[in-house]
Amino acid sequence: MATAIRAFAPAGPSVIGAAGAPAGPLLRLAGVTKRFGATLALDALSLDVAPGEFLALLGGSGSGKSTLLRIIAGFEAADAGRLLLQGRDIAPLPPHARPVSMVFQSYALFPHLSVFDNVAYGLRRDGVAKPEIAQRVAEALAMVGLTGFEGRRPAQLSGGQRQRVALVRSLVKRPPLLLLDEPLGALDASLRERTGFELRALQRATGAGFVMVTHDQAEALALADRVAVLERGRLAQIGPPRALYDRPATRYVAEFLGAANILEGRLGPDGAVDCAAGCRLRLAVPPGRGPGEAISVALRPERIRLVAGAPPAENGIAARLKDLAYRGDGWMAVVALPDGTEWRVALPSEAAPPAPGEALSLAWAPEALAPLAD
Ligand SMILES: Nc1ncnc2c1ncn2[C@@H]1O[C@H](COP(=O)(O)OP(=O)(O)OP(=O)(O)O)[C@@H](O)[C@H]1O
Repeated sequence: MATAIRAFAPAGPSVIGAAGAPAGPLLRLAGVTKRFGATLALDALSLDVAPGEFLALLGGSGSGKSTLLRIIAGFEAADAGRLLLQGRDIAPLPPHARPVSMVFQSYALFPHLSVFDNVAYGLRRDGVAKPEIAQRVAEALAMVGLTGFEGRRPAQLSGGQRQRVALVRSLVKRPPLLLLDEPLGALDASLRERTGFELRALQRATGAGFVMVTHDQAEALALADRVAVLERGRLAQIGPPRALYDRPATRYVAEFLGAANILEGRLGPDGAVDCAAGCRLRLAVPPGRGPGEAISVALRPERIRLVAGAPPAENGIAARLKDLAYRGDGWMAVVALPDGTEWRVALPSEAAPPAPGEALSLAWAPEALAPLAD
């Protein structure tokens, strides 16, 4: 499908990049708050989405992702805060009047309608002329490699094909903003990855802003321009995937985005950290942190390497291999430190793996240590 994706730039006065389009964010959420009884689902949440940006909303169950998406779509009203799309307050508008489309995890296709009629549905409702509908539906289906499938019903399609119909049905109206609720959630693992690439190609080709809810951290890191991590209705951190992965701000973000070893310690007078597990850390001390203060630091398994001989006195430690899991592209090792703490260490596949019980020397670079705020 990726090769089938052609330029499909949104057109019209309300559209990104169009002459006279307002500068500034595509979507601005300011202080958005939502309560369900005693539950504070969204706690004064603020964030911007840039035109044409792919933003992933990531967070644990109940962190407020779906509520946020539903508020943007208009299925739920916020108790407080502002919701601006291209500078315009959309909070008073009902869902169908917002220049926003939504793709549901269940796809929500009409089972009794053909592929053509499913995709044409919104255009017909908007009173678009017949020849233009025919042209735009044909163009949209070609974009996802589904030319020739016009007459089929959803039940006569594979899961991946249904997902593409749901996607182009939402994009055919050329909304500046598309909301996606776990769009790949119903697909199996191999189709998920392929469809993820296609989703991103489609996003680039259309120029629409995408806001995607996902549970899957790998998917968020792989697809999004920026990832917003939600924690109990608040924004824990937002930024490009690499920045979040390498420099998580908090323990929650570090542990949510893949495996992380968390090191606890106390800052010494020379700026080094004596860590509880028995190692000595040398790192760039964050501004505002002084000697004697407790500090925690995240260290990714891929940033640790095995070294020959004794471990270095700083940024290294002795360990013993407890367990090893093969992952295709390498091994994930579980190692025990002298005090019994367990760490994860990623070992490249080229290396001969150590044997369980073997003594190891570990080392890492100062930049691999990401100080956490909590
Ligand atoms: N209609 C509702 N009535 C009562 N409580 C609700 C309602 N919708 C959501 N909540 C609560 O608000 C909080 C946020 O829910 P939300 O569905 O937004 O989380 P989520 O991050 O999407 O979770 P999940 O990943 O499990 O779908 C949860 O505590 C949830 O129980």
